[in-house]
Amino acid sequence: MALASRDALEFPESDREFLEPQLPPRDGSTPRPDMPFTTLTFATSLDSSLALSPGTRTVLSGPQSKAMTHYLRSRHDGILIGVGTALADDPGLNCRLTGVGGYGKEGLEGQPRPIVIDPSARWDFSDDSKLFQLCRQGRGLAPWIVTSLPELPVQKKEMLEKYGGGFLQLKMVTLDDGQHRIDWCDLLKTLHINGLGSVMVEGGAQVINSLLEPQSMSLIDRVIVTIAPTWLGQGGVIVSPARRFDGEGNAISAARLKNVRWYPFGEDVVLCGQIRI
Ligand SMILES: NC(=O)C1=CN([C@@H]2O[C@H](COP(=O)(O)OP(=O)(O)OC[C@H]3O[C@@H](n4cnc5c(N)ncnc54)[C@H](O)[C@@H]3O)[C@@H](O)[C@H]2O)C=CC1
Ligand SMILES: Nc1nc(O)c(N)c(N[C@@H]2O[C@H](COP(=O)(O)O)[C@@H](O)[C@H]2O)n1
Repeated sequence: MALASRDALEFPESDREFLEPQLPPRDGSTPRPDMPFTTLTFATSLDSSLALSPGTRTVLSGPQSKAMTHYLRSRHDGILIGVGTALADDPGLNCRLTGVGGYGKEGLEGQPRPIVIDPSARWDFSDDSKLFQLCRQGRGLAPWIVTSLPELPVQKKEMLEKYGGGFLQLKMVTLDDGQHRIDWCDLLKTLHINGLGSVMVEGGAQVINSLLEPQSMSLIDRVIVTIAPTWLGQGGVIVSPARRFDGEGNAISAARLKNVRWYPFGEDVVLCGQIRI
């Protein structure tokens, strides 16, 4: 039995019960046969900010809600971010709960597959990147990179393969401003074909705002948001999907939740719900 490390997190049994109805079913069944159970989850400030400024890593979750997020990581097969988050945070994207693989258990059981949407291969990862350090320590899986390029540069491809990661090439639309747009349905189906029965989308803002657009929001099975009691102030990285309008041209809310539950966690509150279609 591998020893749990001092940085391992605890998420008590008593806190797990309320989350159960929000999580991917343990029997592996999915709401749609060809797609993973998809959870949108992130931590936000009171002014809908994910971070103080683009390119900055900002701690919002307190210790209890952070442990909850790691529990979510243990209950999903994949954890998806955009390249903006990879560049800003150099994230670990593993699960650091006591009792999962690498933290008290042999193997990598309970570790999610990191997935990074990186249309033009901007993420300049190396052996020193946190994610690959964790792979070497047997504490996390190597990432899959989703790109629009037919091939990754050879060096990147070789390094990914060395650690057991890979890349998925998907068609993306290129907008006038040079930004890429993935087809979420296509992406989720591809992840499912590659063996993922559940995926949690963590962010950042561009990823979340695009997933919350009318054509893709119905693909979200659950929303689980940690709200921290702080205003980050202007200039932050904001979650705010594009405006929507009714038939008469009046603005309507972009998205709304139903079946809402609120749970206090330390100083934070965790909001769970489903998208009202
Ligand atoms: N508080 C929290 O829970 C979280 C905070 N963050 C923070 O968010 C910030 C990063 O957010 P953003 O700058 O918005 O970057 P992002 O992580 O959303 O990545 C943006 C990039 O991802 C790609 N991308 C995003 N959506 C796409 C789509 N629909 N189709 C194709 N490609 C797409 C594009 O290359 C785009 O430039 C960081 O500061 C990070 O710390 C990130 C995740 C969670
Ligand atoms: N739940 C949550 N709370 C916060 O306060 C955060 N800043 C984030 N950020 C997300 O978690 C990733 C970092 O993961 P590691 O701790 O490095 O494993 C970061 O990249 C964001 O996706 N999440």
